[in-house]
Amino acid sequence: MQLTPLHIQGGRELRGEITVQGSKNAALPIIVASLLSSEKVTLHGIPRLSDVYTILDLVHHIGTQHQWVGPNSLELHTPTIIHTDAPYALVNKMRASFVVLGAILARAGQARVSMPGGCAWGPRPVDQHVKALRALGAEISEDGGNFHARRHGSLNGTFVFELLTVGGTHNAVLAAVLGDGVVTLENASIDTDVVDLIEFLNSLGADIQGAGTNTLVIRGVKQLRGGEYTVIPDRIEAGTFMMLAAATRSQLTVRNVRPDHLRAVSAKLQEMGVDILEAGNSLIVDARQRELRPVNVTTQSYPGFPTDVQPQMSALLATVPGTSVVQDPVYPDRLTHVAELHRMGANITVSGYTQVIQGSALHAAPVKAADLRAGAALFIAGLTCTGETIIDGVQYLNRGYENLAERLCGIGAVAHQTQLAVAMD
Ligand SMILES: CC(=O)N[C@H]1[C@@H](OP(=O)(O)OP(=O)(O)OC[C@H]2O[C@@H](n3ccc(=O)[nH]c3=O)[C@H](O)[C@@H]2O)O[C@H](CO)[C@@H](O)[C@@H]1O
Ligand SMILES: C=C(OP(=O)(O)O)C(=O)O
Repeated sequence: MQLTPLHIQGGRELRGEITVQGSKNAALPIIVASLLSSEKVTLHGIPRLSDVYTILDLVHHIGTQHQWVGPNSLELHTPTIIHTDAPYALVNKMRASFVVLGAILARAGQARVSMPGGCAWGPRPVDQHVKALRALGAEISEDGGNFHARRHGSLNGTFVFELLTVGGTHNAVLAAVLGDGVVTLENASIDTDVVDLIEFLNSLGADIQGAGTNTLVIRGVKQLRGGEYTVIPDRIEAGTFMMLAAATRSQLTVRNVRPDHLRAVSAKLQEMGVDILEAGNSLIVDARQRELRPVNVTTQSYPGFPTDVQPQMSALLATVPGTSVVQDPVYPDRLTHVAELHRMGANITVSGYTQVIQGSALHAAPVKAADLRAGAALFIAGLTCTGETIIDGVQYLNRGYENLAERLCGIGAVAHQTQLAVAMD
């Protein structure tokens, strides 16, 4: 697909309702998890994103047939594993693809998977994925940028993660589901996307205890059946739209959210003076005529403030008079938005993983997204200022936000993007 930049005319108050899609970062491992069953699996709430098309290409290579059976519903069927490898060309585009290592190993006993790609703001190691699988009995070797994994019998034993890792927990869970071993994972991630993967697997007959706690016990089962499952709403997309409402000093109703997944984001916005009203599965975010206050934000693993909303929060704080401090120890190099926000007049100084932000009005400028959430920061910034902001690097935005320009227009923004050729099925 050839993409043109996203054009934004900002400086308008936004209003109305915007509906959040299903979680990208839950959908991707769940699509991979469907490899563990030889029966049909139907998934609802699957966002139509380039990352989803990429993972579908990857599981297709491994042996999955898929068809869309609704706008966001997908039927997947993997009667047999055809290829046990995940080649570089299919894995390098995105981080989540690395969890095929655990899934192929579980179903086929061996796997060869290239090192992952994804948003590349700095090093993103996979040592914990590999250590976990080794500790549970898999043999893993590495050469030429590929990991070769093999198991003799079922995975068994206990592994204590050295740090909280979402993808590492996904990989170890997937690897341990089939067989007759018992695996205990300690210091496992309690991220919503981990809980959703486990709930999906259990709905197909897996036996995983402890979802949402730091200790997971996985008793292997002989096989998984087919089933139907709805993916949780995307808390990162919801957080992005909440930042957008605050930055444009607007009122937006953000629909299809799990308010309990957004406590840290809501609390920070409330500390700034934004009103947030919970109404069932919607959040009404009201920043109209508010003098917002600067705040300090530090990212943490869930349930802390998400690193995936850090660039958007930084864009918002760049518009709030006073001094704010944003720290991202989860991903210390996640700063590609800073130089682009400077083009729009933002006053941000960086030292290590700390941004010191002196807020003021921004101005429109041509900018370029170098990764997904940096792109989100830029469209938020662009919508705060009069004049036209042209955002290049739209392929990153398409990794995480479905029909972005159209949905922004639905809440009163002026945004357009011409897709020169669309080839996605
Ligand atoms: C596809 C997907 O779901 N991506 C999300 C996932 O990425 P991902 O699963 O890659 O992130 P992790 O939770 O694994 O990373 C958390 C921290 O652990 C470190 N680490 C991780 C694994 C490892 O083997 N060794 C290691 O040192 C990382 O460098 C990082 O500092 O969670 C991140 C943290 O919420 C999000 O920003 C990503 O959007
Ligand atoms: C960084 C992200 O994705 P990935 O881990 O796939 O790069 C994200 O969703 O913000």
